[in-house]
Amino acid sequence: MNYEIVETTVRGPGVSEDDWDDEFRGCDCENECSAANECTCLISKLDNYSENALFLSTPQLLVECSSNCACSLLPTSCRNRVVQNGVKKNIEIFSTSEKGSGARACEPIRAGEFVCEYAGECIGEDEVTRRCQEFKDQDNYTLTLKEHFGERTVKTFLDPRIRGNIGRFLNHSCDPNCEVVVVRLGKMIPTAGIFAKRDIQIGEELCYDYGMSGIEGDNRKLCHCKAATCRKYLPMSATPIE
Ligand SMILES: C[S@@+](CC[C@H](N)C(=O)[O-])C[C@H]1O[C@@H](n2cnc3c(N)ncnc32)[C@H](O)[C@@H]1O
Repeated sequence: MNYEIVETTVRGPGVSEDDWDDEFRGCDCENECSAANECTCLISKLDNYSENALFLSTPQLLVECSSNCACSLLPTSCRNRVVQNGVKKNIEIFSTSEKGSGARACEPIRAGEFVCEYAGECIGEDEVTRRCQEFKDQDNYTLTLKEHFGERTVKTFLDPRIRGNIGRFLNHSCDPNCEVVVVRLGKMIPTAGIFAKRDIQIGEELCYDYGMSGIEGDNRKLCHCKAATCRKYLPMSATPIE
């Protein structure tokens, strides 16, 4: 469990400074940033978050307001900042019986509440492949965000193995209580926010679905999520960058 703690995603090997620094323009809102007030950061013209910061599903890009926005001078009027405010819920790391370490709730979490970022290094394809070789007998931490823009699929790789936060301890479940949401914190390069999919009780393990498996067969790790709908194996991609 030797890793450096970072509060948010950082630029890692294989991601250029230019790509990393590419930012959205920012809004000119003088009043609350909301769809009703036509905040330009709300790309889909729908609110990303409710007035009490609950995630509302968004069909396109979820862009939070940033230091480029006029509202950064009036931060209390901006309700379009959740992931960037960091972890607010009390969650802890614990030892599970069959999945290594995990994370669990120390207080109730409501459906739609932000749990934590999946913070880590944003790395390039070659580095994903290299790390996969180097750490091949160990837990896998790389989260691949896949976004579809027309015919084009853009992948972003987040790896909290070396630098990360508590998000790296969330295990997989085939019937999860959390979900990963692709969020842009004013930058073109996305980050991953983990939100509660349903109400979560104190002591419940926090899990999300690692995704569909790219390969079939028995040559995969067994899933120990114990859900009634368990798919038996942990999702596994055909290649490290799938
Ligand atoms: C992102 S890490 C999660 C934290 C990890 N358990 C630890 O101790 O650091 C992913 C790894 O956890 C284990 N894991 C996660 N969910 C699991 C599950 N449902 N069943 C079995 N192992 C699981 C697998 O070894 C997987 O490669």
